[in-house]
Amino acid sequence: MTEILTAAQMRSIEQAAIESGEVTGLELMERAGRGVVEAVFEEWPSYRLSPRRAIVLCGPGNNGGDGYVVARLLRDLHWDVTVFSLGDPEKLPPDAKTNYRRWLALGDVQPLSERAFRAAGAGYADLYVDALFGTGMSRPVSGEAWSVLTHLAGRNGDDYAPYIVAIDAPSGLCLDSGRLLGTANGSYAHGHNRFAALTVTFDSPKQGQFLADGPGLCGKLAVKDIGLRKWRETGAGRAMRLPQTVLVTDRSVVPDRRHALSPLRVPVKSERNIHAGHTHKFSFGHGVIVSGGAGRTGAARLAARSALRVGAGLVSLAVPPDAAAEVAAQITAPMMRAVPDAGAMAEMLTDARLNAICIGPGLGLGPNHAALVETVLKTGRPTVLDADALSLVARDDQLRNLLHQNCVLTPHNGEFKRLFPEIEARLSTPSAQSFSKVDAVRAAAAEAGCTVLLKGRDTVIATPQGQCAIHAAVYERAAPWLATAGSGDVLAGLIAGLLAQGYAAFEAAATGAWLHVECARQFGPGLIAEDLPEQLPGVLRRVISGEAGRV
Ligand SMILES: NC(=O)C1=CN([C@@H]2O[C@H](COP(=O)(O)OP(=O)(O)OC[C@H]3O[C@@H](n4cnc5c(N)ncnc54)[C@H](OP(=O)(O)O)[C@@H]3O)[C@@H](O)[C@H]2O)[C@@H](O)CC1
Ligand SMILES: Nc1ncnc2c1ncn2[C@@H]1O[C@H](COP(=O)(O)OP(=O)(O)O)[C@@H](O)[C@H]1O
Ligand SMILES: [K+]
Repeated sequence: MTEILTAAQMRSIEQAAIESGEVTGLELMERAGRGVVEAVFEEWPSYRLSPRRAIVLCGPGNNGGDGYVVARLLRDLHWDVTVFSLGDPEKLPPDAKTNYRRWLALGDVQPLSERAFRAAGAGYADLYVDALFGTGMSRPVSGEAWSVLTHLAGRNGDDYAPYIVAIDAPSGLCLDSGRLLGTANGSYAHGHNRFAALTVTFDSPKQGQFLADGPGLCGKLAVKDIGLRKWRETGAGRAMRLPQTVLVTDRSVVPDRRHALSPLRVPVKSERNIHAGHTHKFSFGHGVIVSGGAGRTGAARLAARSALRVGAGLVSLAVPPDAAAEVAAQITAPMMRAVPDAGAMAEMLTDARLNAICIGPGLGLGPNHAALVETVLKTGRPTVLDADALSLVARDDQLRNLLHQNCVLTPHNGEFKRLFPEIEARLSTPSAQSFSKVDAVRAAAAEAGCTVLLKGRDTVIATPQGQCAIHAAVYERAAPWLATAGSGDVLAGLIAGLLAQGYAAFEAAATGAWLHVECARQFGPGLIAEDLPEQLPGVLRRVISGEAGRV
């Protein structure tokens, strides 16, 4: 399981390690610098073969300290290294100052300015090390740092990105929210979606490297161990730490005995389950997908097929009579039941074997649809609310009050804004820069009293208790072609299918998000929503054999 940290959590872990007396700040800084050099050689293997030229930009804090270590280590390898410093190096914090002094024995330091940077033959280096600001970045970048970063981001037409390694973050990126803090002049990388080729971070990934603009600006991400695991795992500094946020990765889905605390489980009809005595279709649950009327049934049909493919034993579509012919003509495996109104829905749900429900895709926004949502919520059964069901809940406090802990809300940004306008306002207010999507979804889940999954390239899932997971389709798991009409309906169906098999709400949402992207990756560009459920057999086969992620 990969924990993902805020900047404050990282600082508290580091502080606990240093206070324990088992490691010094200077040792940590040395390991960090070594980690960066190691990652550079892994990214650019040819740099190992012969010394090159590097320009290192060092900031006024410990991120700058890491930069001085990198400069020294490269010089030890006979590189030609030019170092610029922002601010007076004599005012650096102690460990950074020690490394500044060590560097001075090998070379000089020039004050950072755009003019000096360009005069130093800036265009002719093989590597640019951005060590200006990391976890301590506290306000928008301005002055000479802004000018140089803007230049590096390509304002003058140069393309530095393929040669930039950022330590912890492209400087100016908020490691909590993933936003690039802007200034009156705008953010320095405005209009650019890449700043560095590689970002090297320590111990664990940070939220901002997965949320919002972070992944694009970071380029690639390398996480280097600097020996802090013990303090992280024992919850050092917990007092100031929020509940854990985990990154949904292949490892959290594939069974792995070493990760007993993994929040996710292997789907579904594996031999293990069958040996455990689950041999009948009802052992895998019976999902109900509520369909919209004639001409709007496609969304529910997609969800139904996804729920079945992910392993629900049975799936029934609850269909208004006017749409029955349309649905019947287009389905085979899912069953269908005519449900004219809320009374008929209540009647259908008296069957206790119908153990998970999906309502909202293609539903409609009329009073009869609100009554259907009300009926479903009153059963207390595990339920995915998506699309129109979310809009209905957003405008009706009575419905909202019926939400319960077995519900999963799956809004996109627009639906989230309708449901949680105040939280969304904080998220989109530039002044609340460190208020992140993680904070927003946690707050939303607490307010709604159920699991909330806020969709996007960076999908965030949280429970009212504060449990949180980020599932980001970025870096090696990017799947931009998933942004296609109907793909949200598939996600809702996947989650419902997992709920039917007994997954808890949070597990179902996180596993559903992972499978959704895995299906998109397996298919590749050209994907349309119908293709997604058809990828599930291959994806599940790899999950069950423990080979997931090797697309
Ligand atoms: N944590 C760990 O485990 C380890 C951490 N390590 C490294 O330390 C880094 C964290 O170091 P850090 O705390 O000193 O913060 P850092 O990012 O250098 O910035 C603080 C300085 O920048 C200044 N400043 C901020 N924003 C500014 C702005 N916009 N414009 C101008 N100035 C601005 C700020 O000034 P102040 O806000 O105090 O006025 C302060 O002087 C971390 O990213 C990693 O690289 C590793 O060595 C070992 C393990
Ligand atoms: N760039 C992206 N990379 C990966 N997934 C994405 C990206 N953009 C959107 N998605 C996913 O695509 C789905 C779109 O769902 P939604 O907005 O409900 O659309 P629709 O209503 O058309 O189905 C969500 O699961 C979302 O997380
Ligand atoms: K940096």
